[in-house]
Amino acid sequence: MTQTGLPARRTAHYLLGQIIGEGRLMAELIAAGALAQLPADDRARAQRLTLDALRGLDRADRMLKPYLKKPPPAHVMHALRLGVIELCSGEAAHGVVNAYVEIVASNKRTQPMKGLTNAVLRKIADEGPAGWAKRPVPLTPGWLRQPLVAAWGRAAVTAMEAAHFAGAPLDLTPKSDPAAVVAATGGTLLPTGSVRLHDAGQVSALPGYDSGDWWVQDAAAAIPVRLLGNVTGLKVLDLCAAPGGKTLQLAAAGADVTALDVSENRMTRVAENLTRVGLTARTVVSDAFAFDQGAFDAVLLDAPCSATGTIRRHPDLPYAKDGSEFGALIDQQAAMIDHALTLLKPGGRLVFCTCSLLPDEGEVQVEEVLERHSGLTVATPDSPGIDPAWRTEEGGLRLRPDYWPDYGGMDGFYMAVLTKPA
Ligand SMILES: C[S@@+](CC[C@H](N)C(=O)[O-])C[C@H]1O[C@@H](n2cnc3c(N)ncnc32)[C@H](O)[C@@H]1O
Repeated sequence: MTQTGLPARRTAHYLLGQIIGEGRLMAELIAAGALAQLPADDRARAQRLTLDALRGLDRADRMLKPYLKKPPPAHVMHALRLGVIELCSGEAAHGVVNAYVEIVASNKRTQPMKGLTNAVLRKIADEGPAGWAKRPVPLTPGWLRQPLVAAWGRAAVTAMEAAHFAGAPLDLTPKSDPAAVVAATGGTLLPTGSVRLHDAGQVSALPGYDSGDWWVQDAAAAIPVRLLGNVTGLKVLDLCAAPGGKTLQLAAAGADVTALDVSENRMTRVAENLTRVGLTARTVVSDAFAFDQGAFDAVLLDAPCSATGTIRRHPDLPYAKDGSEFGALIDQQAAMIDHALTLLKPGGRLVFCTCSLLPDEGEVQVEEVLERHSGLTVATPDSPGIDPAWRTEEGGLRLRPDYWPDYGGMDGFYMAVLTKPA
């Protein structure tokens, strides 16, 4: 970080304002160059600070509340929130307070509130990490918390919130030899075959990156392909393929893979990933609905969804989104399932999955497709390491961030294997 730390803090303050105030996602902001002007260590610092602030936002607001007679303007509130995060993680008070007072003073409208900022942050500094630790786990914003509580109950949502607050370790999918990846990286072999690293650091510096021995993929995201069992020689279509984690798994398992995605940009990443790990697949840039070259043995449909299962790694999501787009996504998922079924040969299998915590994007989709298509059946989801308790009534698999607490959680995911009548 630069000596004063101000550029990284200003950037974090900007990012927080854009995410909470303008509904923009972190990935979108980074792609638009929000970090581009910073040196590498400041970039990492700004990003970490923003993500920590989002994970701890509700707790930071609870700490600030007794010191604020009324909510200040967003520009001040975000500076205070970032100040809380830094002060409560043990940063020296002097530098932190000065930096956020300067950020508040740099805006003409909030300039008169620099005294308040200074006074509040000094009080927070007195409370410090001990004051932070005694506050409850941050709650998910209400628009998302409500449907989650309705679906899973209050206790489960509290456990999910603890997992979201803890963040995510780094999971690798080995190309061929999990034991060799464990030996090279010092990671832990998970029951389902992924390798988990805590405090991994820079991904491209890890052993085996250059030689393409693995790729980054959450352990939960690696399960849908495994549900297909032995795919050697099978003709498999990955219908929403980018950035390609599941395409790589299918290709590594010996399938004859067609990888399709509507986004040309994202498809470039699939091609790059295939090259890095030395695997091949036919790549197609097309809208899934316009693709009609059928007779596949299996189709994998990792459909666009709310991504609410990935909040551990993307804590910006509940603040950038408000759920208003989810209805259209749910309709699109149902239409995609129907289209995917037309691309299967008789007796072929469709794996439908979403990285969502909402039953409307999982369990309900499968219940409804079974009503729409007579003769369609659900195969019991099975592969090494699957806990039978994850299986659902309609025959799918429900994964949640609060599962595997001793290993460090997993992404929220839903998946089911549907078999077309022969
Ligand atoms: C959840 S992501 C897929 C992740 C990918 N399966 C993996 O494991 O790396 C959903 C993908 O669907 C693609 N997509 C969205 N609408 C689509 C459409 N109409 N046709 C094809 N792809 C689409 C998006 O571009 C995005 O890459």
